[in-house]
Amino acid sequence: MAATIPIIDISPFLKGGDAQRRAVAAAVNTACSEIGFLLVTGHGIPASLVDDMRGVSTTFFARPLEEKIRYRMPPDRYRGYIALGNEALAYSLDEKTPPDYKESFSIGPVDAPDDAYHRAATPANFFAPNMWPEGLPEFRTTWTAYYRSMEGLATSLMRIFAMALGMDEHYFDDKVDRHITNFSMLHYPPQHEPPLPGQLRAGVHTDYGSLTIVKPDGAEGGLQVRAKDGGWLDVPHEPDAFVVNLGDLMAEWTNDRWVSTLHRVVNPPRAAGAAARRLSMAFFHQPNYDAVIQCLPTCADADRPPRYGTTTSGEHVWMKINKHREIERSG
Ligand SMILES: O=C(O)CCC(=O)C(=O)O
Ligand SMILES: [Fe+2]
Repeated sequence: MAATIPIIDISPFLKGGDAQRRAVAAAVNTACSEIGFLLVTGHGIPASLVDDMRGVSTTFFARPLEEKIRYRMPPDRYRGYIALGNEALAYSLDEKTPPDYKESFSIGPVDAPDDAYHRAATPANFFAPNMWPEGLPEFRTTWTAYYRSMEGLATSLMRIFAMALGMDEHYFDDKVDRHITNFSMLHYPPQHEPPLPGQLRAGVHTDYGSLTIVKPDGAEGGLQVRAKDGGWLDVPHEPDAFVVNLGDLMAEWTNDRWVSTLHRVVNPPRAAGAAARRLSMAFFHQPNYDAVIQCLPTCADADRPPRYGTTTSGEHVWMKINKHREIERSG
């Protein structure tokens, strides 16, 4: 049977009784085991917030480059603007390709309290202040509201995951309550010239954290997922849904019972290239920097001993980010 990316309504988990909640968890378990991607509906996030995000972000990306690079991302943190040509996601898997054909703007946590954990010096400055474009006050308010709503959805999804894995529903709570999630708005501009050989909008990679919540638009040249048979599946565009995919830490936690699936963003067809653009928002949910990722007890037995060493969330994400930004230092 060909793999498909299922659509799962999570409202029975959020509002229903025990049997309904378990049915959602069972459907999520199947999706995470088979393909590592799902489309989530019934999430309660208003469409108007997504529309507002698109509006204000489109305004920012339309500004001249000289202005956008005032917010250029420094090397020691994941905050601000990355211009075309400075990232290659395939580098995160040690594949050398031309840079991804995209620009982006990223923020981190918006409500970090002032305490020892959040102030601690880390190589990646996980709680560095965000940068906000000047002269666009609605950018900050809208992005902050969106980030908070994604935090809520990610917390619910991690509870569904815990139940789906046969763990206590709250198992992940204290591993993600001081998370270091980066949120990026990804803008894939028109391709006036044909892309370079091997150049994609986003090269083949897996995500680095626990899960990613993506809100793509319906533009041509979109997200594709590598199925177990080696083929590439288009992620269907469902206007009401968020795309959710697993990251590396979930594969490690589950001892590969669940998959951190390879994916990429392909170029638009050549005939459309000069006009086609794409905007996608990605909330890269990343547990607390000191969360130790170790095989869950429900995911190992005598026939399937733990396959991974232990790592921390902070170490893993910063190692991967440095790889995908290497092209910026070399170019
Ligand atoms: O553009 C998208 O929809 C997702 C891109 C992606 O997979 C990523 O940046 O990790
Ligand atoms: Fe990704």
